[in-house]
Amino acid sequence: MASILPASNRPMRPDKNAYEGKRSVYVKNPYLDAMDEDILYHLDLGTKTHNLPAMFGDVKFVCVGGSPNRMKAFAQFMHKELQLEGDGEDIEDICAGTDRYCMFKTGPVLSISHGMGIPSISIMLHELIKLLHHARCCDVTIIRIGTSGGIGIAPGSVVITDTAVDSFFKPRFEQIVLDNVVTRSTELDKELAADLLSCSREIPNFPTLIGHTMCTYDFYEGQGRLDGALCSFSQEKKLDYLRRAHKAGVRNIEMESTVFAAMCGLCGLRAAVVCVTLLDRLESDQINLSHDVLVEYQQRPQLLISNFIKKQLGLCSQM
Ligand SMILES: O=P(O)(O)O[C@H]1O[C@H](CO)[C@@H](O)[C@H]1O
Ligand SMILES: O=c1cc[nH]c(=O)[nH]1
Repeated sequence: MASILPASNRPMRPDKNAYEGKRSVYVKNPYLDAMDEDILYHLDLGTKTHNLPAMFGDVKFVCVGGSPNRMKAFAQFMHKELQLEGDGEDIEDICAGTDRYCMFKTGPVLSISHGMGIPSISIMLHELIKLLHHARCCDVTIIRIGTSGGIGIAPGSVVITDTAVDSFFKPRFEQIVLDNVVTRSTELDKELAADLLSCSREIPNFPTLIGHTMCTYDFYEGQGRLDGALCSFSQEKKLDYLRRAHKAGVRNIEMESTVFAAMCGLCGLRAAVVCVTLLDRLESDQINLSHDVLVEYQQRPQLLISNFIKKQLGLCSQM
C-alpha cells in the first residue's frame, strides 16, 4: 500500500500555541487564486454572488454533525445560550437553495450538517474550508458533534477523540487521488481535547472520556454488525474484532472522523470530534433507545460544546 505524504500535504501548524496569535484557514490548492469566481455548489454560495467576508468573517466556531435537524437545534440552542437578540426560532438556513446540506449562523458560531459518511462530509469540508478562507476567518475551532457506537463503555457516554483511526486501527486517512493512494494523518488537537474533557467535568452526571475513534465506510458490515442485509462473519469473529479494537484504544465507532481530522489538520483548523455513544457494541448491534432517550443523548455533545464556546468567549464565570 502506498504511503505518501508529500511536503505540500503536511499539516500546516503555523502557530506554536494554537490559543495565541492569529491562525488563518489555509487552502492548499495553487489553482484557487487564479479563479475569477469560486462557486461553492453544494452550499449554494459563491465569491461573486455573496459577500463572504461580511457574511462569515466573524466566525470563530464551526460545529458539524450528520443531521440537518440536529444542527438546526444546536444553532437555536447556541442562540439562547449566547443570549443573542430574539428567540432564534426563526433562524434561517443559509444553504436553503440546496437540499444537500444546511447551515445556520448565530453570532460567531456556524452550525452545518454533513450527511452520513466520508464522501458526504468530505465534499462539505472542501466547500466549508474554502468559504472560511474566502471570508478571511482566523482562529477557527471546528468540532464534529455526532453519535457513535461505543465499545466497552456505557451508552450515553461522550467520547472526545484523541486520534481517529481507520478499520485497521491505524491513525490514517487514505484518499484516492487520481490513481494514487494518498495517506494523511488523522491526529486531532490534543490540547483542545483536554480542554473539552476538563469542561465536561463541570457538568453533573456527564460521563465523558478521551479515546480513539474508529471511522468506517459502512454502518453494518463495516462496523462488524450482524444485523445488516449482508453479513459474512460469525458472532465470534465480530466480538474478536471489536475486542481487538478496544485493546488498540478504540472507544467508539462512527463514519466521518478520519477525513474530518485529516482535512482540518491540513488546513490549519483546530479540530475536535465529540460523539455520544448510543449503545455498547460488545452487547448489541441494534439501536433500540426510545425517542426521548435518543434526543437526550444527542444533546450531550451539544451541551458540552455550548459550555466550551461560552467559556472561550468569556461568557462563563468558571474559566
Ligand atoms: O450522528 P452523526 O453525526 O450522523 O454520525 C454518525 O451517525 C451516522 C450513522 O447512523 C454516521 O454518519 C455516523 O458517523
Ligand atoms: O453504532 C453506531 C451508532 C451511531 N453511528 C455509527 O456510526 N455507529
